[in-house]
Amino acid sequence: MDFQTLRDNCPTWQDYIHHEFVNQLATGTLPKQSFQHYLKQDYLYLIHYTRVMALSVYKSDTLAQMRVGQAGINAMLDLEIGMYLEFCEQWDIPLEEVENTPESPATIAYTRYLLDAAMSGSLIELYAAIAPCLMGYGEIGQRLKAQGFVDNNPYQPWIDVFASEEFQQVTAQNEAFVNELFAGASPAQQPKLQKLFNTASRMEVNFWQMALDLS
Ligand SMILES: Cc1ncc(C[n+]2csc(CCO)c2C)c(N)n1
Repeated sequence: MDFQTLRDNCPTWQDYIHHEFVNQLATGTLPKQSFQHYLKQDYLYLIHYTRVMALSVYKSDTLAQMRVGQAGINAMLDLEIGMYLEFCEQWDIPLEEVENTPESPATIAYTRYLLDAAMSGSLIELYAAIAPCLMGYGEIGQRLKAQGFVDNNPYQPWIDVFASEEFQQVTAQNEAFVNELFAGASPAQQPKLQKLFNTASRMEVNFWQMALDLS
């Protein structure tokens, strides 16, 4: 079992990577309110994602696995969440509004699904659930770069983060790590891993849709 197999057998992977939100982001035609809604909800998402990373340390069998979780927690708390707060500021969302934003149903569904997978399952199951999150944005960044950027896109700074060489390297490292883990899965475990991956991928589609619909 590896990431590529899970991806290729996931019925909603293409809907996630090629979602209308992503297409409008790439052409710069996305309404500002949709991007603002996305930023606020993603800030909330990243906080729960950090809690999932903390559970990955708890579920680890080796120090090496614990350190991967530790690095994930550090990256979220020292960099990623701060970067989202900076985007919020640049997109005219006052900090008070970010911090007081109620969670959308799609955010609750996705984050609590990940937390349940993390709490009730093994480390392999936890990573099967977060693999669409871990690898999907890298694929989106790569895709947008390959198709060529448009001029004067207000969303270019966000795109640049995920299309950057640095982020592509992090994604490749993440893929190598999950593949090492998934290689230890028994054939009997595979349907469960695919189910976790498919559900999380479906939740990613709903997350983009939430931002488009302002729901
Ligand atoms: C809904 C949603 N899904 C995935 C990501 C991307 N992402 C979140 S944490 C993380 C690992 C550290 O970079 C990555 C790639 C996001 N921001 N929001």
